[in-house]
Amino acid sequence: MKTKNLLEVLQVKQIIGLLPEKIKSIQQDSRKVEEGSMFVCIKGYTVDGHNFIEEALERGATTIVVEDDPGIHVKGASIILVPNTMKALAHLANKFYNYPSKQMDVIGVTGTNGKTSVSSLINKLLEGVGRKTALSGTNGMTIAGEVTATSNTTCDILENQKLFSDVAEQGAEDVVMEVSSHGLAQGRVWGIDFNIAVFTNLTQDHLDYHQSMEQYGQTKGLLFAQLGNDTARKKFAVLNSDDPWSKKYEYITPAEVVTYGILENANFKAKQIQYLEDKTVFTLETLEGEFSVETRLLGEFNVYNVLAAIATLFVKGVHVSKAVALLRSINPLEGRMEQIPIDAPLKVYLDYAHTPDAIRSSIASVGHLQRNRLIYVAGTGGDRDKEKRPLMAQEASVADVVILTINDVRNEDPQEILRGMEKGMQHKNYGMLADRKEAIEHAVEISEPGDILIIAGKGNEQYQITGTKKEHHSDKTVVTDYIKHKYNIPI
Ligand SMILES: CC(=O)N[C@H]1[C@@H](OP(=O)(O)OP(=O)(O)OC[C@H]2O[C@@H](n3ccc(=O)[nH]c3=O)[C@H](O)[C@@H]2O)O[C@H](CO)[C@@H](O)[C@@H]1O[C@H](C)C(=O)N[C@@H](C)C(=O)N[C@H](CCC(=O)O)C(=O)O
Ligand SMILES: Nc1ncnc2c1ncn2[C@@H]1O[C@H](COP(=O)(O)OP(=O)(O)OP(=O)(O)O)[C@@H](O)[C@H]1O
Repeated sequence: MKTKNLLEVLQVKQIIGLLPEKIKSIQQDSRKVEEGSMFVCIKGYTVDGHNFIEEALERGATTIVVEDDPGIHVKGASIILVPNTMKALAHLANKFYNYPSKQMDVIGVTGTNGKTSVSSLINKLLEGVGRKTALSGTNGMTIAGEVTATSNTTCDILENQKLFSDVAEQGAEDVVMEVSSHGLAQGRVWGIDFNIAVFTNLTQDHLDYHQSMEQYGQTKGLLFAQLGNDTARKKFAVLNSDDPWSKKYEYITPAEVVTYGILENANFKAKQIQYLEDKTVFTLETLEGEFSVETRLLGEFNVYNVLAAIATLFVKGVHVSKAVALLRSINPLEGRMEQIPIDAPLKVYLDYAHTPDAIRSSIASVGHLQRNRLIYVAGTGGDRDKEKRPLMAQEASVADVVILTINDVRNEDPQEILRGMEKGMQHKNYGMLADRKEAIEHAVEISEPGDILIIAGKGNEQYQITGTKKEHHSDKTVVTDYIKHKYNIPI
């Protein structure tokens, strides 16, 4: 792209040196810089991108965008001084990739729990009505079954614009996107023109990063404020009326609000809910009348997720009856209270619960099932929110037997992590095993016919992080293999 055109979007304080005629690519990571790149220096949590200017120049950068004057003059390259490089990057990336979010409908889903579940549901329903969609989140960017792995649940500004541009080129009409609180706090979604913002819930998590629930809640609110004042496109906030934070988000968003819930008044309200062995059935009260809903997704938390998805489809112009009909054929999501299909005398579920509220939800979702004992494997991650650890164990204590373990130890002392959780245990019927494989095998070993076993923390993730090393691990494989061994099931 011509440098002159690209720079039209920037508020430039000073340009030092001669500008190149064209910019071949924009990079915020010096290690990705190539000949003709523009390198934008971002001040991060770990390091300051300004420290890598020389490396970027050596690799062929012809333009360096800075907010601190590095005091160097380099022949053949120019330095562009701006007030804030992160904001500059949002403008530059948008312009460079031709404003891809304006070419599609963008639906952002935020909340402590349920982002992956709700965005996947919305995506499947949209596909069901014939829309070409892309799904961005914890599982990468997916379009037409093709997955591009991403570095974060919510990618950085540059990666987002590049991926959006790729899927727009492939004909995507909608992008459904998980928006994490880290992503919002770090401005990773600056420059994305959202049409719909969906809120699931706000409960304790990530306080290592956000410091307080107040700050965490305010950060989530940025998505609703970011719906902006552009009235040329229809904008909606889809809010959970049973979560008190929704009132605040309703106040701060300029968009139209549609609500869903079970307890409070809502535009989409579930009543007469029946939790059955293999399905959930309820009556849905809506702006378009009453509907009978049947879904294979189990538990109350999934009723909320289904309501959020149907309300989103409604504001996209899809008749409720159509969404309700499509919902019948949607299977439970991998690793989200996913039942392991195995011919064993007990029920086994994999779940991704790694917050106190998600643990509560996962246990509640099997509350209606006949059982002997409930055995719960609860895990938490190292180098992450320590305050939630005892609260997780407290919620897990509702189970008859609890095995405390670790999801990804990262750089922490494993025993310290376990002791953190142990403080919250409410009864003595528990064990602690730092090795996740051993913990799962132990849970199976002590199981008896008629028990329910929930293995929570990693869902369908296929790895474990020790230090900075990512190694293959699958809860599903570990539990399936050991059940076959224990219950003599032929392979
Ligand atoms: C704490 C945190 O969120 N960190 C994020 C942050 O990293 P950072 O600020 O430390 O970046 P940095 O390493 O200091 O680098 C600063 C700048 O220098 C550049 N650099 C760096 C090194 C070098 O050699 N050359 C170079 O140019 C970097 O490219 C960057 O532009 O910015 C990076 C780019 O956007 C993120 O990838 C990174 O996420 C880390 C990996 C992470 O683990 N984040 C988690 C907590 C997170 O964000 N999780 C949420 C999901 C949470 C949920 O489940 O709800 C997510 O959205 O993924
Ligand atoms: N609406 C909900 N309310 C409470 N708990 C939920 C809800 N939806 C899902 N959960 C629980 O949270 C777990 C994680 O669900 P999901 O992956 O959809 O959330 P997420 O917000 O994407 O999580 P993360 O940000 O950590 O990737 C599920 O396995 C389930 O135990």
